[in-house]
Amino acid sequence: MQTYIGIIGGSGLYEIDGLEGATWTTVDSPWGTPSDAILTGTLDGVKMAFLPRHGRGHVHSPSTVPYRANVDALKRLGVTDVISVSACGSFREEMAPGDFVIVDQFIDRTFAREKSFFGTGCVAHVSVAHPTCPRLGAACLTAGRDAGITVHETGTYLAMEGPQFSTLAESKMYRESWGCDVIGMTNMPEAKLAREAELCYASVAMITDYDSWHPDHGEVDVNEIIKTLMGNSEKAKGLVARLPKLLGADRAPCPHGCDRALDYAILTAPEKRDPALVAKLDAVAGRVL
Ligand SMILES: CSC[C@H]1O[C@H](OP(=O)(O)O)[C@H](O)[C@@H]1O
Ligand SMILES: Nc1ncnc2[nH]cnc12
Repeated sequence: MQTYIGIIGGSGLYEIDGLEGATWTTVDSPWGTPSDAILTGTLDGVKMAFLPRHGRGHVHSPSTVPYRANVDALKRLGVTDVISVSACGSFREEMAPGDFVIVDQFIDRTFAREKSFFGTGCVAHVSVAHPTCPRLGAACLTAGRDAGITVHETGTYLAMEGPQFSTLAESKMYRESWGCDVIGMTNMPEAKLAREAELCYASVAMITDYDSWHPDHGEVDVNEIIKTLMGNSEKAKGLVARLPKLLGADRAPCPHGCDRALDYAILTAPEKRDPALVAKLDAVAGRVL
């Protein structure tokens, strides 16, 4: 199988450079309109697709990002590996603004989003005990360090609904009681949907601020975030540019089973399945339906 890398760019990352044959491609999805057209092309002989999560010009708020359409559109294009790049606050002194973190766990506190492709008429339960792909995360770690970025190997991401930032009490609770390392508003349900779509998913957190807990930094504000974002997005481009060579064009099946997540997940008996829902699942679950 051929590798096809998909990048979902977060706040501050609305395009990537250097793709051969770069074209903004409109992808239709039965799950709605994706955040934007998708920039497709090749880099070092590997197919790549880039989707700005909030759309060019930052149109979608974290609650209204069309997560299902975005993941479906990438799967429909043929993407095999998704790297999410996101602006995040930090709960750790040593995870400083400008550093990157390879997120490997999440606590999902979002509540106003559609979280599954499945439902009445086709019920499925996938495991998200390990919500990110270790193989893809390791490639991101190497790519980031090769690009000269300070990258932390693991981290737990608190996904909040937003759009307001956390209260001081929440910030302290997430850090002190819940053991979270970073906070953002978008990686859930994105990671869960990627797993349902049998895509390897890695999350690169670009630290922009210390949220509100840090006694020497006061409370987070967008002005501070934007200043750090500019530098971070240039670093992210360096990381992304190194991925095709590291992953290679020929793709072995995921050793962690991300690309077979639906093998035993669907519970609804074939004769009881809703044909309309099954039709919408053609890209996400066509392999098993
Ligand atoms: C720019 S501040 C808050 C905003 O930034 C993050 O977006 P993304 O995860 O897409 O990089 C955060 O989650 C909020 O949506
Ligand atoms: N402190 C923070 N909280 C939530 N999302 C963020 N994105 C960047 N910084 C953030």
